[in-house]
Amino acid sequence: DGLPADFVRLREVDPTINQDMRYVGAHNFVGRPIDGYVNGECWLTRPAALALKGVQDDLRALGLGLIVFECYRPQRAVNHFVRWARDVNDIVTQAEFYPGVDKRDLFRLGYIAERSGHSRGSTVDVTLTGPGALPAQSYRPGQPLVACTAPYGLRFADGGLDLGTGYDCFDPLSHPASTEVTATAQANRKLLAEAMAARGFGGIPEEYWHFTYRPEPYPDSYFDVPVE
Ligand SMILES: C[C@@H](N)C(=O)N[C@H](C)C(=O)O
Ligand SMILES: [Zn+2]
Repeated sequence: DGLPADFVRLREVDPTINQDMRYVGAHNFVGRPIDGYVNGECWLTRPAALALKGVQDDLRALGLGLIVFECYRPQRAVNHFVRWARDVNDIVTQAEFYPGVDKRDLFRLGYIAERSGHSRGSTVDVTLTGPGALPAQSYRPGQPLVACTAPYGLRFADGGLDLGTGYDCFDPLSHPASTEVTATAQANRKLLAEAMAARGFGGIPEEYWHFTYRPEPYPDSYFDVPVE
């Protein structure tokens, strides 16, 4: 069976939202394509997609916009994360994605969930882009890794503005309330969180990029249909 009929492709609701779907490729904290992503399509419940379009419209009025990294996530992808985390000897991506945190603590500290809101279809990982953003680099497998906690001009450039750390940077510096990032990054985080909240999206204390739309159409369902 497929996803319920009220799941939509974000690009069909708003093609102006940039998409850089990280789990279909190798540039993510696992270092390889994740189970369940046949392609890099952003699927969301219709209410969440329409609300995200509203955020994009609001940001456009400020000369800004969104980049989406992750949307609906099949449970089999979450299971892949769990298997990866159990293999404590595989630390090939640590230098970029969790340079200051022990791999054994990533779930306990709230950076990855065994039952993820993403699997319910109304959760997104996003950042802000706009004038002044460094151009997006293209990722080459095997390229030297730079810590996601490094200054904006040194860490991997994803095309977004400076929000203090890179995407999926599992570190206390990624906590939205961190005062250890630059004033610019704190201001950009506030702008993103307020823009998302204005359209019904709430965040979490561990990751400035992770937001869930409420009321969720499927608050108790964890879907396991591949992303196609
Ligand atoms: C793995 C990261 N992108 C994320 O989404 N983390 C939250 C906590 C989740 O797994 O739901
Ligand atoms: Zn997330």
